[in-house]
Amino acid sequence: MAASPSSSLLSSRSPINISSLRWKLPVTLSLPRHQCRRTSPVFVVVSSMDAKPTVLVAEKLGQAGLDLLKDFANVDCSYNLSPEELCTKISLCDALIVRSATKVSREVFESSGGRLKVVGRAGVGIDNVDLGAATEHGCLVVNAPTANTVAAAEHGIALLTAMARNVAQADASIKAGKWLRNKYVGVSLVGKTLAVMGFGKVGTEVARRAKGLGMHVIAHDPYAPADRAHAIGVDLVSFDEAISTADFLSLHMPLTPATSKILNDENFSKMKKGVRIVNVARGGVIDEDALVRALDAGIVAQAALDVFTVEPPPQDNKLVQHENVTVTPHLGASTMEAQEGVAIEIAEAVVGALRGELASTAVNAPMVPAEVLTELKPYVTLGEKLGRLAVQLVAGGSGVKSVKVTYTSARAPDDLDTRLLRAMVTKGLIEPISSVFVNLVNADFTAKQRGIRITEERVILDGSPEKPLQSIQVQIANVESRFASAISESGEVSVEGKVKDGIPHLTKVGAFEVDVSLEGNIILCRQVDQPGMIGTVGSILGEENVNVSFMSVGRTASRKQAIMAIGVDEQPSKSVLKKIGEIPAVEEFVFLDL
Ligand SMILES: NC(=O)c1ccc[n+]([C@@H]2O[C@H](COP(=O)([O-])OP(=O)(O)OC[C@H]3O[C@@H](n4cnc5c(N)ncnc54)[C@H](O)[C@@H]3O)[C@@H](O)[C@H]2O)c1
Ligand SMILES: O=C(O)[C@H](O)COP(=O)(O)O
Repeated sequence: MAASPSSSLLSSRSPINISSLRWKLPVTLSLPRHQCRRTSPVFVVVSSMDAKPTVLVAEKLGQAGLDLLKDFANVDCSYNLSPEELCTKISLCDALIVRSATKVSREVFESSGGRLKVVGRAGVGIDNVDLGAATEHGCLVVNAPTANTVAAAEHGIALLTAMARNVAQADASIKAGKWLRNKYVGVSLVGKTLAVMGFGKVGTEVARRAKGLGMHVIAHDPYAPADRAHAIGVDLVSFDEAISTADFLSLHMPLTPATSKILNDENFSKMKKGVRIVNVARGGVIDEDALVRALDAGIVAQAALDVFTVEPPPQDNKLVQHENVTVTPHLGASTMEAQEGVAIEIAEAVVGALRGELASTAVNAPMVPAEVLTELKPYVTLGEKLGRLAVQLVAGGSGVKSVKVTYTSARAPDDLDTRLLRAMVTKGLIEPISSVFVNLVNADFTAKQRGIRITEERVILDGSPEKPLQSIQVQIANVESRFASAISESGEVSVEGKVKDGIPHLTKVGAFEVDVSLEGNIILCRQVDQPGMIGTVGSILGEENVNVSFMSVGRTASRKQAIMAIGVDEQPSKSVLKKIGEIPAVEEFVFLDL
């Protein structure tokens, strides 16, 4: 019997082969392999009647990225859409690519009717994307986190130096016919203390460059490792120490609820009088009204801002008009090089995600390395099928609330990533009983939303850790079963499986050992163990042309109770199932759709 291709978090029902993914309907993928960064599956592929998916590019993207997208998808470049226009268009799109100006709100996901599978943010900040709504809708969000780092850092340094030497103001005055050499005396950078607020990619590059300018650099970042800072001669300090000792502050943290308006009246009052501030992060990390007050009070001598709470800021914005403020229109990422890089980075991520690969820049899904995924492939299928079997064994009206997944393995707990397996078990549990599409992105959310508590247990076995797993067991507690024999001694509906020669097998139902490969569909019969049962059931199925792929009998003791598992390629008719039920030795039976 041929090995079943891996099952899928990609489309709601149909099996896929993870290593060579194809659309649900036969189409040819035209993306040259060399153009695609090899990553592992992300499980959000589109199932479409159209041969090519549609990607809406809602903001200007570099040509190299567009070319890459066009090799694979229908690309609709529609810039400056109103929120209403975006909501209307989105129902026709499988992926959306934006920069920072487009708000990808909950309404966008709701309007997509489930078709939108990937949002690509061509840049770093994802504060314009409603990540919660994306996750709820099973939509993967990917970003391009590295290609504009240097551009942003260089712009930060440009603003720092321009501000210190009044370059913008002096330029404007000379163009206005003035020659004001005394007015625009600046301040020196060398020997001054720069506090880098947010020591991530951009912050680190700013710090490196500022060291080159002879500045004393400190940094504040609650999550950055101190050794990374020390490696470039930067001390990590507390927030208060950073803001109170700095001559210059440069902001490089993301906009989150914790960083929103983090520079406010209270914190400005703790700063050195005459401090200078650069912001190439997000406008929202500064309380802009408080900054105006701090500028007017002379606490802040100057500010240089690339980003604003509202973009573009209103014409009469007091900061923009302030003579001690230098502004640029969110240009941090806007170099030719960065835009080409970002475009390629996001196009590859979006195409990869649409192909079903696990994007390495996924923002709202666990990232599972390719090698881990290859190894887990048959167990991923096993997990989903065990989930499907277990839930179908539950009697109607019981309500699945508590599920336990037990993994037995000789591997150390740190050496086995179970997030993918848990997601697949969840998919198997939920999809047969609902119309919800479950994937790696929304599995945990969907389970929680449906009130299903999924716990995991690891049983460490002696032996070779070469195989990632020995077995997976799925147990559903506090339910009745349609097949009483599926209830284990401890009272749960219980199924267990193993991977044998790369093929998932069902190895235990309730207390009964069985051994059937998990392909096609399964009929489980409990019967009085006696000769001739296999033949009797086989001939009933044969009469109706139902092909039997395997049969296996597990019994408690000779001539006592036995469970027969019969694999069938087709779904038997009701009358066939009735005939099986009428065999005198059959005590109970159930048909399970895999
Ligand atoms: N102006 C632009 O065009 C432009 C370009 C690129 C990046 N950005 C913005 O710059 C920021 C940094 O980008 P990045 O690529 O370095 O991101 P990053 O994720 O590499 O770094 C962000 C750092 O901020 C830290 N951080 C989180 N909360 C913090 C807090 N409360 N206080 C201090 N630090 C905190 C994180 O630990 C992380 O190290 C983002 O907001 C991004 O959107 C702007
Ligand atoms: O977060 C980012 O990557 C920058 O703010 C760049 O935004 P942009 O793509 O709108 O230039």
